[in-house]
Amino acid sequence: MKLHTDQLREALQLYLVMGSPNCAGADPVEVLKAAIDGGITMFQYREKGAGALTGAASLALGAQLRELCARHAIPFIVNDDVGMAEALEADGIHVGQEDTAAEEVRRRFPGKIVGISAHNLAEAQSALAAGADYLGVGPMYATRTKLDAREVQGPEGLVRMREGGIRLPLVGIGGIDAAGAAAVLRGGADGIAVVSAITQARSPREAAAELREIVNMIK
Ligand SMILES: Cc1ncc(COP(=O)(O)OP(=O)(O)O)c(N)n1
Ligand SMILES: Cc1ncsc1CCOP(=O)(O)O
Ligand SMILES: [Mg+2]
Repeated sequence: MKLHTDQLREALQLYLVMGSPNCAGADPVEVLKAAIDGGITMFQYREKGAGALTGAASLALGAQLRELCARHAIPFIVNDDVGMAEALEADGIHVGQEDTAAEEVRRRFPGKIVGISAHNLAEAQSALAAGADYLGVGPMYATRTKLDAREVQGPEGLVRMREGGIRLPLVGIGGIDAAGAAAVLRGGADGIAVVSAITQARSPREAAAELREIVNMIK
């Protein structure tokens, strides 16, 4: 499914990013089911970090998560790996500054959602020129999930992009939990992308529902 800009803004409202290393031993399929019950609006399969599955095992988990998203009409995005996105018939792909160039992604994966990470206004402008559909902006706050994350920019990073004329759908990412979500949305984000606030919660369903309530209050 390729979404129009307004549909994409809506889909980005509560964006779960996750792979098996984020689930603290719980079954990622069960974590995703609970998060969907709680009200997530978009999902990114990011099988990365210590203990991450590789090859056929990663693809097999991706296929289960993809199927679950399809059943609930949740857009399914693959992190980094264009081949996996093709194999899983994903709705899109998210690439960072060090990943496959957006132009190459578009060529290999036409008609799909392309998200690009941007850490400042200059990167946001180049991502826009390269044809991004949305930008992932962060880290908003300190994160323990991505060890090679760039310097924290806070919600002010979003404000700078909006003031610099970036109108593209934006999602904040990095260390966002129920306490920090509102500032990110008020800074100009269309949504929040979270990993640990949902996957490491005692109840991923309740954590997602609480974040969704905050989004609904502000959007
Ligand atoms: C929604 C969203 N925003 C940013 C990122 C980070 O992407 P990247 O900088 O390529 O880092 P990795 O996730 O690949 O480690 C993201 N994945 N999703
Ligand atoms: C993938 C990614 N990109 C920037 S920060 C981050 C990790 C966010 O994880 P958490 O929500 O647990 O801080
Ligand atoms: Mg990447």
